[in-house]
Amino acid sequence: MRRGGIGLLLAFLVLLALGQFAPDLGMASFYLVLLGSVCFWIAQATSWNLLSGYSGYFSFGQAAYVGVGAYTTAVLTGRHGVSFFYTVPIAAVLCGLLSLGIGAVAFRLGSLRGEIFALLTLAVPFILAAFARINRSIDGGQGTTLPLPEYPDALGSFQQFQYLLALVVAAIAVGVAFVVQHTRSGSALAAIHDNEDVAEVLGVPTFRYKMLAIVASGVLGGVAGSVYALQIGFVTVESVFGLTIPLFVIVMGVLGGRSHWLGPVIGAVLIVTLQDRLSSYGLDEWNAIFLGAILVVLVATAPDGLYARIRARPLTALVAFVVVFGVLFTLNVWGETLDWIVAGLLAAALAAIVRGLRRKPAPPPPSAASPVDTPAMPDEDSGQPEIGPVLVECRGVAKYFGGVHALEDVSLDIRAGELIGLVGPNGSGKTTLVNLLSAATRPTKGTIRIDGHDITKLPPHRIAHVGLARTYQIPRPFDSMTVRDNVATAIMFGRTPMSLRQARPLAEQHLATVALDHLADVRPGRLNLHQRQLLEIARAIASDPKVLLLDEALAGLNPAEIDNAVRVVRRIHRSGITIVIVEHLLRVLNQLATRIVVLDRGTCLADGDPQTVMSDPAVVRAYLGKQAHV
Ligand SMILES: Nc1ncnc2c1ncn2[C@@H]1O[C@H](COP(=O)(O)OP(=O)(O)OP(=O)(O)O)[C@@H](O)[C@H]1O
Repeated sequence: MRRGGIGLLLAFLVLLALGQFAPDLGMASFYLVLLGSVCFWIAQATSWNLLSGYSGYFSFGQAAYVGVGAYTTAVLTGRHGVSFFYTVPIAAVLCGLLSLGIGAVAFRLGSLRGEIFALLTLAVPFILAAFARINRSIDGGQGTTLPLPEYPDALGSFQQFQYLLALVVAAIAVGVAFVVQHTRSGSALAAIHDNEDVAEVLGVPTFRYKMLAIVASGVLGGVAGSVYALQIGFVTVESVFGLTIPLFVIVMGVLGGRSHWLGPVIGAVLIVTLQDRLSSYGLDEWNAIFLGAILVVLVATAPDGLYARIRARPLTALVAFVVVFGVLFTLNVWGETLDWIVAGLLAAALAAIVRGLRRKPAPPPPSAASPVDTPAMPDEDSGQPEIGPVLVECRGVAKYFGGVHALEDVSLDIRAGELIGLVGPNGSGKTTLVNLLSAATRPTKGTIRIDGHDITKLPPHRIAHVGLARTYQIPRPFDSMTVRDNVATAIMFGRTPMSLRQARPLAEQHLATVALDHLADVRPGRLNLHQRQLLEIARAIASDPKVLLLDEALAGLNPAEIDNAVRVVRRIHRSGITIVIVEHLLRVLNQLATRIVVLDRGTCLADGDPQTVMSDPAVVRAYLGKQAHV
């Protein structure tokens, strides 16, 4: 983080000096205008990326912030004589409130996701544009002109002043994106991006982080819009509320890469300079065609964006830039300096992508059918934990899905130190009970208490903090993170909050518990089923739970893998964690469980020690006789 921060600061200082000394360097004012435009788009693309790139909530509403910011400044300065410098914070507050409203509706009322969220955000600038057009005190269809603002002489010419403003706003936006990415917020947003429900269950307060991202995005977009009004001098509804703004920021984000703060910067620099060059050759009409073609090629060849490719082979990209720029500069038979720079940038991008396509294929993922690749785990010597007081208390719990009574009047106590096998035929309600305990769904009737807390109205992330963790029948890792960061994220948002830097070494310890530490640096996509299930378990215990719910964690494993998983579960239990395991394999439950609870058609059929339950005639009739796999 420190190196990136210093680089960012240096780049800002160099660009600042460039603006201040532009006349002394003989730099044409045209270059300052172009740089100012690059800065505006960097700020907008970064603002968009804070929400849409980091959290995956794809927004088409960036124009709402640009429009509100631009009109705030245009109307207040042009019609009411307010100083430009006062209008910028007002624009920030208005856009902050607007984004707060959008977030409250989308995230609180409906928890709208995917295309519905995109449509909602698309509608907002349409409404605001219509409002501005019909309202004479804002625009009335005439457009609004800005007077030249007064500013200190030390800031140089008007072009220098504009450039300085745009640079500062871009630097603030990039600085915010940098800080967000390198703190807990970045990990939370990445987890939301990969799997929001799992993030919430692991203790991430997803609503809070989404609101943070949308408000940061709105405020930055509005401030940049306010400065943009000054750049264009005459604000019209089409220029600020039009579809060009969202389309451009999306293309810039996708082109550069959405998961890193530098992605939108790269995208904005490439697209704005390329556009400028096309315009200078009278090819304005070709702009959209070129941009569209570039986007199609990039989405097909480098969907993770240019930044990831350049980062993987920075030397290749640098050599391509230097060679192409150097040859054009030396020969000087075509174009001017800016053409050569843009040609060099395109060559660098191309080289990074082409080399990326030709790179050696990653070694095949370890096969699920292969013998256990995970080192076998030693059995723990320590004995069974003591049975303690009641930790989980279900009273008269029922869950109905329309006419389906998945659970009916289930009352159950789970004591500290127990390892309970939850069994029952298919459809008997086992997963529903696990979902109720982890607040993935709410009971229709009854109460559930964990460690004395009534959890029936608590959000899932609070339940993680109360001390309950779960795994999923089909593993649901965070695919964009390494195995280590999957576990580290659970630690960061678990019962003892901490930073990513503090959490990473602890994550290694949890991975060692399930013998997965040798795969800490790989992405979950390269793990086989057994390893993915072990990762689920490591991530669940990382949140430091008192109670762990394992939902068919052994499903689909071969006998050697099952034996390994049994050792893992036993080791976790002996470390003092209370476990409820949903499992069809009675041989496994015989080895592990201290108590067995049998569900049948949503009700509790039997509950007791394994021998007594297994020999209960009702259980044999309802379950063992039909479906047990021993
Ligand atoms: N979201 C839902 N909507 C409608 N019905 C549901 C829903 N979830 C579960 N059910 C129904 O509730 C009943 C219990 O399902 P549940 O998945 O809890 O059973 P299970 O014991 O875990 O089964 P399995 O062993 O097959 O996983 C089933 O009849 C199922 O069809």
